[in-house]
Formats: sequence, structure tokens, C-alpha cells
Amino acid sequence: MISIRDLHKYFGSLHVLKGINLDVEKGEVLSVIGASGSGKSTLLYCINGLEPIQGGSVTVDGTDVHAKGTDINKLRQKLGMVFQQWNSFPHLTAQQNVELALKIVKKLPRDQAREIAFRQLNHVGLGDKLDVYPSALSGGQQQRLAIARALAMEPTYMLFDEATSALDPELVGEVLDTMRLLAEEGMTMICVTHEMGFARDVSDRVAFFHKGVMEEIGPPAQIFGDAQSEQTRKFLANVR
Ligand SMILES: Nc1ncnc2c1ncn2[C@@H]1O[C@H](COP(=O)(O)OP(=O)(O)OP(=O)(O)O)[C@@H](O)[C@H]1O
Repeated sequence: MISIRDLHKYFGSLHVLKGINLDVEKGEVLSVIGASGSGKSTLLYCINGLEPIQGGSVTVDGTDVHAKGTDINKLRQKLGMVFQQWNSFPHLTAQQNVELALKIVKKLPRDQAREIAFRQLNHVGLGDKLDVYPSALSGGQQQRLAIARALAMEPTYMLFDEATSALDPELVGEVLDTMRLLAEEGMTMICVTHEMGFARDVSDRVAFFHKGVMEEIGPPAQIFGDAQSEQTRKFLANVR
């Protein structure tokens, strides 16, 4: 379980997260929505320790992410992260891109790394692109490669930071389909997203962020059909 208690994050004097409390249970799919600048991406970075925090706590399966002495690299193996911009190594094939972290971080022998890379690339529908270099992949395929690379580390949680925002509209669907597949397989996921269809159809719960506050959280039927907060209703009226 990921537990966030009274989380505060500042960038200089800018108070970006203002006392967030949130539990994400194993197997849950949580979508995080909200206007640009409301703190959604920062929340993910605080969860995986890429950003320090100024108050409160984040624990992952009981381990305090920000405590002195926490082995953050080990903890991050539990937290697969997919960013808005895919960042594969251009001089390595798709398969080699997935193998790399397995060999370096997990110290797996080559054969085992190859086998896992093969399996995960097939998992995301890139089984026919093993020997292709990233420059020859579409944006959607590159993003699926990034997902395969994260999955290869066998994470307990997957964090998606607007994984489809940089894609041409016709490529968004294939990445959302891959995320939907993971959700159906029971992966625990926190998805910062602007895709309201995905949030509504795939999530167990949806959290609406407004100016650094988690204004409302609930099942999609509540958020999209019977929002309690006026801010939520206003936001959704503008994005739909
Ligand atoms: N490294 C940083 N240094 C300074 N300010 C930052 C940094 N990262 C984010 N911010 C600021 O923190 C606020 C929240 O940013 P964040 O990226 O979390 O928002 P967001 O809700 O994910 O927005 P978007 O949907 O546009 O990605 C913004 O005002 C942003 O400018």
C-alpha cells in the first residue's frame, strides 16, 4: 500500500502540495486529474523520491520514502515510472533497451534478461519490434517500450505521468489500451492523466487536484456524475 500523510511540497516559496492525505491499496487504479499546475506530477515525484518533501510522509509497503537510511534505489524497483517523454537509448534496440536495467540494476545474466525483455515487449504488443531502434518506432510504440522497460523490473506499483500527453492524437489509443490491459491484470496504478475517458472507464477511484489540494476523491461515478465539489464540477465542465 502507498500511504501519504499530510504531504507538503514547496518549490522555493511556491506551496505546491498542501497537506495531501491518500492511501492507494494493492490492485487499485487511481487516476489523478486537475488543471495544469495543480501539483499532479509533483505528487508522483514525491512518491518515488525524485523530489524531497517539506512536511508529512510517504510510505510504500511500510517503508518511509523520505526517511534517512531508506535505500531509495531498492524502493524504486517497486515503483515503475512512465514519463510524458519517453527516454529510450537511441543506440540500443528495443530489446536491448529493456534488457539494460535488468543487467545493470538487477544484475541478471544475459539470457535471463533477454527472456524477460522478450516477454515484456510481447506483453505491450511490440513482439515484432525486438531488433528495431527507437528512431524507427512511432511515439506510441516508444511509449509502450518505456512501459515494457518499467514492467521488466517487476514493479508492485506503476506511476504514469501523463503518458499520452506528448503523443499525436491517433497514437494515444494504443498506449491507453496497454494501460487498460495492465489495469485488467490487477496492476496497482496511479495515473496522472488528461484522458477523462480513461479516468472514467478504467479507474477504481479518481482524485481531483486543485491548486495543490486534493479537492475530491471518489469512484468515477461520483466524480463524473455527482461531484461534491464545485471546483470539480467546474473543471469537468471545461474539459468535456
Ligand atoms: N522543479 C520545479 N521547480 C520549480 N517549480 C516547479 C518545479 N516543478 C514543478 N513546479 C511548479 O509546481 C507547480 C505544480 O507543477 P506540476 O508539474 O506538479 O503540475 P501538474 O498538475 O502536473 O501540471 P501539468 O498538468 O501541466 O503537468 C507548478 O506551478 C510548476 O510550475
